[in-house]
Amino acid sequence: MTNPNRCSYPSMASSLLYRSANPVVTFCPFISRYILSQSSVVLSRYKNLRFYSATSTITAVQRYDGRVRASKSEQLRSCCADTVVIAKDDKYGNKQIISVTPHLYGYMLTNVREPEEPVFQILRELREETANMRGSQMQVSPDQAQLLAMLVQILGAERCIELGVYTGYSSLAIALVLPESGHLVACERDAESLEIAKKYYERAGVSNKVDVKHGLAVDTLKSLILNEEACSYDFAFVDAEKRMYHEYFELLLQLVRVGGLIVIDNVLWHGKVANPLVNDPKTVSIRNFNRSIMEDKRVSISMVSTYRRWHDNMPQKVK
Ligand SMILES: C[S@@+](CC[C@H](N)C(=O)[O-])C[C@H]1O[C@@H](n2cnc3c(N)ncnc32)[C@H](O)[C@@H]1O
Repeated sequence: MTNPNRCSYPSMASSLLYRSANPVVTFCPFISRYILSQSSVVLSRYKNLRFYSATSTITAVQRYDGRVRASKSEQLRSCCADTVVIAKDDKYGNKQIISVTPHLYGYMLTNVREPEEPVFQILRELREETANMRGSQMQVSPDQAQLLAMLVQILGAERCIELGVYTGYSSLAIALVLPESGHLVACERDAESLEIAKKYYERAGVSNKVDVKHGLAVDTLKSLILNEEACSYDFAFVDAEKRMYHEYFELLLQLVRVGGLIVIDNVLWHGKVANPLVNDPKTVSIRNFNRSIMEDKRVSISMVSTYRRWHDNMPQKVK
């Protein structure tokens, strides 16, 4: 299983990503398969290319960051003949920041392919089945799932790990784009939600690619290492216990090959990390984790803001 060579030098994937990602395409109608919905910059000064993701909005950061000027005005923008998008513009120094309002987010969701492509309709069905379940707000949003799937494709990933499966939305999105030989280790401690996830892997015809691990994510990662699977994974998505991020990260650094990607969810934690008045254990833990990653010379990092409050706002927009 383990290929020691994979640990010793940067892979082609890392340099390709570096070259094409500086900055990454925001929206490019000419590249039909690979469209990034958020801009990001990937620095590749180091051997390991790691990707570092956030899911809160820039708006939240602005609110708490003293350096940001107050909101200037609400602007009404007509972006095409029959679509009106209201964007709330703010300034950060001389840079303009466009916050993602529900209207703008609704527009973004119209650019998610979940409803159109038959292979992805199963994702919509899963989302709809779990919409009223306890914890459904934890599910990644359709645009985030699309981004994850695309990163897996860009990387040419075959071996992936997900920590925090819930009912399987993000893992299903990943499994659907893995090749037939692909392998996704899906870690979740809650047996009940895992049953739903398994049902959908089955229905989508991807259960042969998904290795479900019921239990604590840390235990699974340690057992993979003991099983001599170090450096054999291409991609990891972390969406489990927030206070364990540092430990997950250290274990994943052993499991993911050089040039692989580790995507970590919720690093802005609803904007709380930027508010010095918020010091609950999860916020402090994520804040400390962000700081340590920033100083960690073993990895290249990029913090990306993606919007996720779609559950409350407009699920009907993606139907
Ligand atoms: C944010 S949800 C994951 C959402 C999922 N990625 C999706 O898109 O549907 C977090 C999940 O992590 C699980 N979890 C929390 N702590 C965990 C741990 N220590 N080990 C394994 N799973 C854990 C929770 O039970 C929950 O289902």
